[in-house]
Amino acid sequence: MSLAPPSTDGSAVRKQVLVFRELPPDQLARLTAVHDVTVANPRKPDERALFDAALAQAHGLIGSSFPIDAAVLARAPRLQVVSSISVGVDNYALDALQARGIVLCHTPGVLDETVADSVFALLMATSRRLVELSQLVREGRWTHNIGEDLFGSDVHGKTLGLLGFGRIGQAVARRAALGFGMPVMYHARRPVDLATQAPELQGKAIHAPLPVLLAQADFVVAMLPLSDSTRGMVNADLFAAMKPGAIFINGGRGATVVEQDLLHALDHGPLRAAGLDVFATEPLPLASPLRTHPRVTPLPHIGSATHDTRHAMAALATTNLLQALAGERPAAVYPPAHA
Ligand SMILES: NC(=O)C1=CN([C@@H]2O[C@H](COP(=O)(O)OP(=O)(O)OC[C@H]3O[C@@H](n4cnc5c(N)ncnc54)[C@H](O)[C@@H]3O)[C@@H](O)[C@H]2O)C=CC1
Ligand SMILES: O=C(O)C(=O)CO
Repeated sequence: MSLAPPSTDGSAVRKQVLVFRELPPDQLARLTAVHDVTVANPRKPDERALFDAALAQAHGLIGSSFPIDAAVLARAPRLQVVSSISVGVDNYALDALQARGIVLCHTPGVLDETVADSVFALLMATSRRLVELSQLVREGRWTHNIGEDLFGSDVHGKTLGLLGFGRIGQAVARRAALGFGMPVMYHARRPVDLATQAPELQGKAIHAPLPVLLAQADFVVAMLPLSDSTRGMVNADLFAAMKPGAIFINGGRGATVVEQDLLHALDHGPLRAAGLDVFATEPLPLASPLRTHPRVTPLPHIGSATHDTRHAMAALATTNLLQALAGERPAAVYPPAHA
């Protein structure tokens, strides 16, 4: 990792910072107090030229939801640090960053509980058919008591299968196990030592072989990062191994799922329903069948989208950037030192 050297005479060195997604005013003020800042969103056609010009000078980038790929990096010869306002790092050319010694920072931890709330909201909405039944009321179709054809399925006491058991997966597991009495099974790269990392889940969550998890889970929740090893991981084979009537929730990244296979599992079994916060292409194309499928509850990638949490993410990303540009080790570097 190459970090900027501290100034030898003790004075702060102003650097060039490019903000490529809006920052809250208080966080922007922290940056402008110390550095020369350009705000330009490359997704906005009228800001693209400003973005390109600032990129050529930038020592630091901060933002989210825009791919900082090898071609973008090639146009940033002075770059020292990229600070993402997200925990997911799939928008960044990791190899190119590493090859150039550019520090990558992200925002783990501060969004866990909010994202887990969102995932649980999807789980509740799909199982109890909340969106569909609310629509029935709004459209004046509540003219008599609903019949069995519109009943939902229980959540409490049912088995949760988690694909991914990291910070957010564990926050989902706490809600399920401690709040809803749900047995939890998880699949991850390696078992988690619950005694030291999540003692409240001891005896309540188990690391299970994937076929066992898929065969037993009433709810399968994917909370996976997108990487070479997870792209397309949730495919026809996995859907076919799920329990008849299972509900699938994706709160991680859309491209970890083969969407055609998901549609097939909805239309031909075994899935009863799906709740999706993320999609392979975002925003979800109008032509996608997932947008209108009657048993899909789609959301526009809102996992962390509360005022409090988005502010906390922006603050952590700003701190990361300031620390890295000052030659210090940032609070949250990717990959973390222990990885
Ligand atoms: N919908 C939304 O708004 C949000 C989505 N996310 C997504 O959620 C992801 C997870 O976030 P965290 O829990 O903080 O990450 P984390 O790094 O703490 O946990 C990741 C988990 O996935 C597992 N995993 C990774 N590769 C795997 C593989 N090939 N097979 C099986 N398991 C594998 C790891 O073992 C770990 O249990 C983020 O990378 C991001 O993509 C994060 C925040 C908000
Ligand atoms: O942080 C992330 O990775 C998101 O998807 C948005 O919070």
